[in-house]
Amino acid sequence: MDEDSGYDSDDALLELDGVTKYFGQDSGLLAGLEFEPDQFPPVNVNRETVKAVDDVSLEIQPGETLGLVGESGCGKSTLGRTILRLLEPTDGDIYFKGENLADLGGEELRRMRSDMQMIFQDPQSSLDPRMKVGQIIEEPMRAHDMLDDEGRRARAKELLEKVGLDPRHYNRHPHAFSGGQRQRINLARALSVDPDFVVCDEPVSALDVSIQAQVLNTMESLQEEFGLTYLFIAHDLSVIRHISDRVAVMYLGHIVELAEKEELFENPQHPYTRALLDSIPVPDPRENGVRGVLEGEVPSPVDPPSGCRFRTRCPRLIAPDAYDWSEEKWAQTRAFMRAVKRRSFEPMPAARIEAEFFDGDRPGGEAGSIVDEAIELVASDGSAGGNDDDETDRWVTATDLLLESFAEQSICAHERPAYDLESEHGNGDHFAACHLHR
Ligand SMILES: Nc1ncnc2c1ncn2[C@@H]1O[C@H](COP(=O)(O)OP(=O)(O)OP(=O)(O)O)[C@@H](O)[C@H]1O
Repeated sequence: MDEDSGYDSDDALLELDGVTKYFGQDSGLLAGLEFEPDQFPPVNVNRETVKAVDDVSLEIQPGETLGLVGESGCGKSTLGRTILRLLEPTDGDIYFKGENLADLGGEELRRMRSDMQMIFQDPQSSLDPRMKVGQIIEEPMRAHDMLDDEGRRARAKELLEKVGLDPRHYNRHPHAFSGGQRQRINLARALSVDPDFVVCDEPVSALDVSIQAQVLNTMESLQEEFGLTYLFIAHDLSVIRHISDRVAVMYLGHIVELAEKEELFENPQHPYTRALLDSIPVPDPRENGVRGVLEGEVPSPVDPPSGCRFRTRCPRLIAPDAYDWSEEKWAQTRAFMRAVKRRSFEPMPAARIEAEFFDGDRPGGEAGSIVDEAIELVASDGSAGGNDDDETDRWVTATDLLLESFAEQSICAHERPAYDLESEHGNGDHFAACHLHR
């Protein structure tokens, strides 16, 4: 029991409830203004909103490491910073030791802030080159009025030793240290105010692989010694696998899967997680380094897809109910729809398209008529054929027809998925945001 707050350590240390962070693009005097000569007045106000983190709910238990993984730009850092209230959440609640951070003011918030620290990817830029290592480590203690000069110096030296550095280096400047050592200085600084919770934002990504494991091992022993709880942000799955107890997978501002580490790696249930795991390079000289890659671009967080945000890239998009499909015909149609959208094949006669994508056997019924129409539009001998200028229009028309008739009719486009599954490994909860589990 924490006497100050009444927090019971059997409860979650941190609880996020619908946490959302949008960025407005309208900062600056002329930002967001577009010149439109054909209208009066000839300017448009274009306030684009970047939906960086959207409705994230999860809990972090005391003493655990929750790994947070996802491609660049999916919102990991924004979530970390919002939790620490370095960024103001647009919506949602953040409870730390049972207290809603939004309700805290002044002194209480300051106290809570020392309990929550962050370390960043680039140890070079986050250490002031003019300061000595000792001063750097003492700075947060000074800001929080912790100890006197002598006490701070003693603690800084002790922490240098704890993070695996020589306390005699107290008077050196950061440039005298290697990348791995600088990250250790950062750790000592974060730990100086005796936090309970540390957001680690890609702390080893800038380090050589050989150094990464050493720093991760130090972080693990410090966690044990100081009873720390980590939110560990990384895009590298091998790092996540090394350090995490549970793993949350993020895509375009949403958490799409969350499970205990072994369950997530051995029994991934979201197609996005599977694609990420498949893209881990395999050390096999016969392979070209990458087994499977995620196809297509990540959509813009300004206008993310409805329903499941991964659906526009998902290899397992669910068939719309409106048509009578066999598994095989839907898989073929889905592949054809993707290929037309990406314009990934050269113009060819309709019969060859049918042979290549549908094994010479197009789907029947209403779906078949739509597929026929799309093939006619893009085939080199199609009835809609014309000059080259028309060609782009015809591919766009075919793409729109296929997407509107099929992709946009899928449950994946209409409902945001959220399912709790049975774990096959361990007995923790397994959350998967994928309608394949409906
Ligand atoms: N201050 C800001 N103003 C506007 N947009 C922002 C701001 N900070 C981040 N974004 C946008 O929010 C989205 C999420 O960014 P974020 O840095 O959180 O992702 P990330 O997963 O941490 O990526 P990375 O690993 O590359 O840092 C991106 O589209 C990014 O461009």
